[in-house]
Amino acid sequence: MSAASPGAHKTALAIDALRRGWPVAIAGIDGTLALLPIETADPERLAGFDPTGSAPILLSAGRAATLKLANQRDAAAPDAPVLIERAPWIDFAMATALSDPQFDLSVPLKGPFRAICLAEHDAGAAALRLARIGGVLPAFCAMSGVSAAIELTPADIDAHEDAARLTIATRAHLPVAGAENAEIVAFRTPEMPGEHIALLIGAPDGRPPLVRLHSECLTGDVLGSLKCDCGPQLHAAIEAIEASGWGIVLYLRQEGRGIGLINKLRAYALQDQGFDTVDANTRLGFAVDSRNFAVAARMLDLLGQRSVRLLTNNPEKVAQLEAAGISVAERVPHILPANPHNARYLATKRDRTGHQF
Ligand SMILES: Nc1nc2c(ncn2[C@@H]2O[C@H](COP(=O)(O)OP(=O)(O)OP(=O)(O)O)[C@@H](O)[C@H]2O)c(=O)[nH]1
Ligand SMILES: [Zn+2]
Repeated sequence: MSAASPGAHKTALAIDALRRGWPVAIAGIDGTLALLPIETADPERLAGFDPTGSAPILLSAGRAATLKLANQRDAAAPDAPVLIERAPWIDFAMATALSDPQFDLSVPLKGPFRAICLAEHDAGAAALRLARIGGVLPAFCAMSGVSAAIELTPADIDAHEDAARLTIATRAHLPVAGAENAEIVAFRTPEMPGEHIALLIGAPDGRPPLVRLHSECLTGDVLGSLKCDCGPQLHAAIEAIEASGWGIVLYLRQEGRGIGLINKLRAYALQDQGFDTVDANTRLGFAVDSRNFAVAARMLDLLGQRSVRLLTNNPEKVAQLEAAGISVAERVPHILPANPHNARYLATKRDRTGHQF
């Protein structure tokens, strides 16, 4: 077990609060913001949080650009969160329409909206990060200089996300289809809700292991979704590792490239409207890829592997592992045949996210 961390503990409480629609306060270097998550709140809670109805709405820069408020972003910090002035007609329903792109086509946003200066950049950016980690929409009603029952700092979120706090919880023999001689190893921190998993296949033979970093994809891994290539990539990785003699699949709980299942499914709904995977994430207010592969480096370290052959088409995985001190002796391409449902997704990976095909 890794040592208790008061900061990680507070962050876990804050994530729980966001999911229940309770306010949190974040104290950054340039001030404190009390924040009510729009997605999980309701009109009564909003009125209780902000009785005068004057607290502005905090959105990400990407969401602001989608709402055509890009010209109101801070030119010196175009990726900084945006604060929308709370005009009298921005009630809970309008705040929801500002937050949730599923309403973009059905709710004409009347405006005019006015962005106001966000003094508490540090707290605002941390709030958007916390929303992503908690799997809720990155949009809040925000009040300056006010506290809340749960108060945390950006450093507390760093502590929660610190890969160094990961430890091995247990391990067991696990024969799987495609690799009968396999062992499963489970990792966690005291606060994290999901467990990362390593599947060790075959026996070490002195060469760097063939390694696959697989990010969780419930739709692809479990349901056999044809919209992506995750399921076939997972099974092909097990087969390739078995054939190579030995190696490791790291199954990382980074559903939806780190935005969580519900937000990924929201992105799918936007893809149904014609947006690609990149634009769908931006319209939701998230980065295109929120994953941090330092967690994979930590897992390899705990397994005693400092040099790997990496099965991937994604140069970012190579770069992040190297940056975290794992040597990538070779990148091994991991390309599976396209189907009619995922051809555009794969083309977007090639054309917009730097994957090598
Ligand atoms: N947000 C979002 N996530 C997606 C989407 N499609 C798949 N994912 C997630 O993407 C992750 C898989 O990552 P990919 O980008 O497909 O592949 P990669 O792992 O980066 O690269 P390779 O190693 O080359 O396969 C999983 O967590 C999936 O849940 C999508 O449309 N939107
Ligand atoms: Zn997938």
